Amino acid sequence: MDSIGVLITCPMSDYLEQQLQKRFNLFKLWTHTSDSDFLKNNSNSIQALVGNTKIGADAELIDSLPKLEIVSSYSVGLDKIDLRKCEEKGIRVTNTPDVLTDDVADAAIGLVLAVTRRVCECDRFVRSGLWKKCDFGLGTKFSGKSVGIVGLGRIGSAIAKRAQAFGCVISYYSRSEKPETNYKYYSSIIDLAANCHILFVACALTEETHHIVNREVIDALGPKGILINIGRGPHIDEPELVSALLEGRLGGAGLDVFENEPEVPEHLLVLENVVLLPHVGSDTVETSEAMADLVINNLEAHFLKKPLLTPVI
Ligand SMILES: O=CC(=O)O
Repeated sequence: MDSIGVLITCPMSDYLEQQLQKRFNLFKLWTHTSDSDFLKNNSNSIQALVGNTKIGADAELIDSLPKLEIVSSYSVGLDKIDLRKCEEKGIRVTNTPDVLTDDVADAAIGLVLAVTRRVCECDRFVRSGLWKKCDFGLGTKFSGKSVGIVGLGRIGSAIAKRAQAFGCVISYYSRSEKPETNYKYYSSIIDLAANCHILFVACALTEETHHIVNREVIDALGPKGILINIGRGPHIDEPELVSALLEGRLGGAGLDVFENEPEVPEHLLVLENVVLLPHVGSDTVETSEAMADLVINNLEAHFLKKPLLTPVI
């Protein structure tokens, strides 16, 4: 397979690059000073593309690669891939579901504990020496709280399972009710938000879920409510979130994702009731290797004309 040209769009994992390099003719887009010159000279050699949550495969990139057969995404989310364009052109698409579910759900629980028990604030308090001068104060209990989950797919279900172990009462919003669960279903996200303390956003980003958490949802969650987002930044209307936090209309937030990553609204940087992560939900050594293996196994299956492991298209 070493004559097959594979283009990787940006740095993702050293292991992935090494393994791709061993098997294919690997092109690294970011190592070339001009994308357009690179594509002019090499577009006919590229049959596969590996993208991620930062740089996927937009219509322009897809159109510039006439021999492209497959996009294998190093992510579960597909919002950075123009799926319509791929479908139109008969380009196969794969992603990395399942292998990252536990890590993302763990990160969601980590965020809610960090916000409710004020873990980062506590850490700053000890490091600054303030503990020698006064007591820290109280946090908020997480165990037993009512939890609402937006999107009860693989990750949403894994969050529910974990929250259940904390004695939380689970309810959810999704496009349709899931007959296989006993969790309470709300057909309106506003009703869900009004009836829970903690709202987790865990759905895929699509045109329908863009800004699914808007001012009305935030106000329904209320001044004691906590919003956790491990989905995508654009699920939340970020300026509305910031003003709700500044005005005390929302109790707190734990965010792994932002609307314009890596930009984070400045107001969030100074709020104590907010915990911010740099989009690392699935970033563990174990999972990044499993994701890389899945990317490679999908590429190999495609070029050996075998069934894809995790096909999207
Ligand atoms: O955000 C992470 C992913 O989509 O894999």
